[in-house]
Amino acid sequence: MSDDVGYTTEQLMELAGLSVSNVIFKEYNIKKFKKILICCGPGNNGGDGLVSARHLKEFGYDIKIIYPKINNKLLFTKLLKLLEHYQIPVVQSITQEELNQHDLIIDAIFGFSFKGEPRNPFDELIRMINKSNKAVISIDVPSGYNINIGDTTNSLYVDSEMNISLMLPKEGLKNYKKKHYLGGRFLPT
Ligand SMILES: NC(=O)C1=CN([C@@H]2O[C@H](COP(=O)(O)OP(=O)(O)OC[C@H]3O[C@@H](n4cnc5c(N)ncnc54)[C@H](OP(=O)(O)O)[C@@H]3O)[C@@H](O)[C@H]2O)[C@@H](O)CC1
Ligand SMILES: [K+]
Repeated sequence: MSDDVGYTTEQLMELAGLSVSNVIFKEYNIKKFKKILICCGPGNNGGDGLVSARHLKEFGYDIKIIYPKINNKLLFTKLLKLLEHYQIPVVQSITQEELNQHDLIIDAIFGFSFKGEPRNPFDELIRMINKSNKAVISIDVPSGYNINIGDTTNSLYVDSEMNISLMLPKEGLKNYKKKHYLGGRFLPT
């Protein structure tokens, strides 16, 4: 999709992460929601989370990343290197107690390429997020949602209070009733 108009994935991901960060800054007062945990999956949705981390840190939030399955493509290696410079901690596992210490959780686990039911270790992470009783927001789609038909087929998905769709809301969010932003309208229509 991006290649058709001349954008690179890297450029779109940067715009996506910045859009997400702008929405969070607007919606979640930094004094009340200082500590943010970003949960990143193995694909580009996780990449959006890695980018958001930098921008949110620039806005003044304290950021930690949980990234259980590292993507070895160059794009992700570069994003992780940047995070080192920003001194943003990246861990590969987390306990419920550690997760609960955050004020806001960002779900960047799966986006539009998710299929089936969430597999290990993401199933457990999603359960922990849902158990936390913290504010949770999803990037592009609540992870675990069936992207075409919504949450009706999966028993396990991130029960977030807000979704930030990127570029276009996906079909599966047609009946989404919670707070819903459209971020990153970065392709000409
Ligand atoms: N192109 C664009 O316009 C832009 C797209 N952007 C962003 O990219 C997102 C789409 O990214 P994406 O295509 O990389 O896939 P994504 O949804 O992150 O996940 C795929 C990964 O999940 C895994 N996986 C799948 N099912 C699984 C399961 N049941 N249980 C466990 N794992 C499972 C799968 O692993 P595999 O099945 O291959 O082993 C693969 O590694 C999109 O939603 C938006 O946020 C923006 O960055 C900028 C502009
Ligand atoms: K997501």
